[in-house]
Amino acid sequence: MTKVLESQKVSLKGEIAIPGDKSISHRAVMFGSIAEGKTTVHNFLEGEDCLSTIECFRAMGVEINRTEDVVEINGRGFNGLKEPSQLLDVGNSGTTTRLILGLLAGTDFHSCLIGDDSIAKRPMARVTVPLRLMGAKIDGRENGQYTPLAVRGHALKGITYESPVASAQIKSAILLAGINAEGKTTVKEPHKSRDHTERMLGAFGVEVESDETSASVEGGQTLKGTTVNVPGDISSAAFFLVAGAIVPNSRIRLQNVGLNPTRTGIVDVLDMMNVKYKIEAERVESGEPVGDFVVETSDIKGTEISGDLIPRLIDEIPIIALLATQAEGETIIKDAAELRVKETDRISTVATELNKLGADITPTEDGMIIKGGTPLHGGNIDSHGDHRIGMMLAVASLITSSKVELERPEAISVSYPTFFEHLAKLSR
Ligand SMILES: O=C(O)C1=C[C@@H](OP(=O)(O)O)[C@@H](O)[C@H](O)C1
Ligand SMILES: C=C(OP(=O)(O)O)C(=O)O
Repeated sequence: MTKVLESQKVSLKGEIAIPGDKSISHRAVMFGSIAEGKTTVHNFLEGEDCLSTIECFRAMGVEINRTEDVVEINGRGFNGLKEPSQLLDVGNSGTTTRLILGLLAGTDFHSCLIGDDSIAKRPMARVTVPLRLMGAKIDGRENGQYTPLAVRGHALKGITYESPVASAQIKSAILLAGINAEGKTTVKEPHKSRDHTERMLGAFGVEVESDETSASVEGGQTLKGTTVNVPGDISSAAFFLVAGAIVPNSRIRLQNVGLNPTRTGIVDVLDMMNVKYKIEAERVESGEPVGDFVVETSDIKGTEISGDLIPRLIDEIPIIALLATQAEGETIIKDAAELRVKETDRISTVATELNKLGADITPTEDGMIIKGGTPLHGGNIDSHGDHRIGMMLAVASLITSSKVELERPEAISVSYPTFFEHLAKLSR
């Protein structure tokens, strides 16, 4: 599919409610499925990735009912999961693949995970290696490095694992396996990654010990069903935060945005780059801080983004790169080699596609150097099947001098199915 995005010459005004957080929606379904009793999830993200998670648990016999953005899960406990008679299809979702592996490892049955062409290229040894240290029997392409992956459920024992990368998917897979293992499981990481697993396990009645760079659980704990109110996804809000800052004469309000400090690296960058914004109506919902953003057209400045800021904004780097093309001065992004193993190699896809529109981005091994102040022109560009690249390019089209043709815009439904509706609502 190709979507023609006319050079809009619009300003952005008005307000939208940001859809539910993808990381939290996945976890609510997973934890509800292994909990005892009913779990109700409000403001569930109806993105394709989260729907893949629902289908995987349905295939393991869990009753899950969905009416618009409310999901009800009738959990029968971890031992209530049944051996699936079909392949578990994770679609495009790395979070589904890695977190589910942690659960499947400790079952008493056989299961097989498969996903799309992008998932087949994403590294899985980062979870199969530590899970095997716990006793897991996992096999797969290239000795368990890539999907399809087959799991023969097995008794697990707790470990202390030092992860070489700051990754919430690695941490969560090990902690979820740890709940069903004998003894204590601890995960240490070089920088703190998002802590939704730790927070939500607490809400489901599991004791988790955590500090700046480690988290531990004792095995043998039971989850109890609960109610989860999913905050809006700051990673989705990021596209409109940048759109509001770069489109002339704009002022928009983004309601209900999650402000978990392990996710607010983008807010630090708004400050560093001189973006005019306010956070209002701050509150806490289901153990997660939430607020509304007001953002307006700004005189942006280049900056340097590196170190422990990276895991706090990893999914926002494509849209931050677009912001940097409109800044005064250069922006340097480093320590972000993880971008190379996302849905696409995001260092390469960001640079290739934005440079087609007139940006000046030099990819480096672990990031990029973005020359600011480059006006953008029209052209034919491609999401490469990556939702975040697709949305970043659609925001870029708001400031191009002529029309943009975007290939594979359908990828956007992975995390933000109402993205184009929201963009139309704000465009004046
Ligand atoms: O745990 C999660 O929900 C996620 C963790 C991050 O991945 P890594 O754990 O690979 O850094 C992030 O990029 C992904 O979109 C969602
Ligand atoms: C990397 C992402 O997700 P996942 O790892 O779940 O595919 C993302 O949403 O940008």
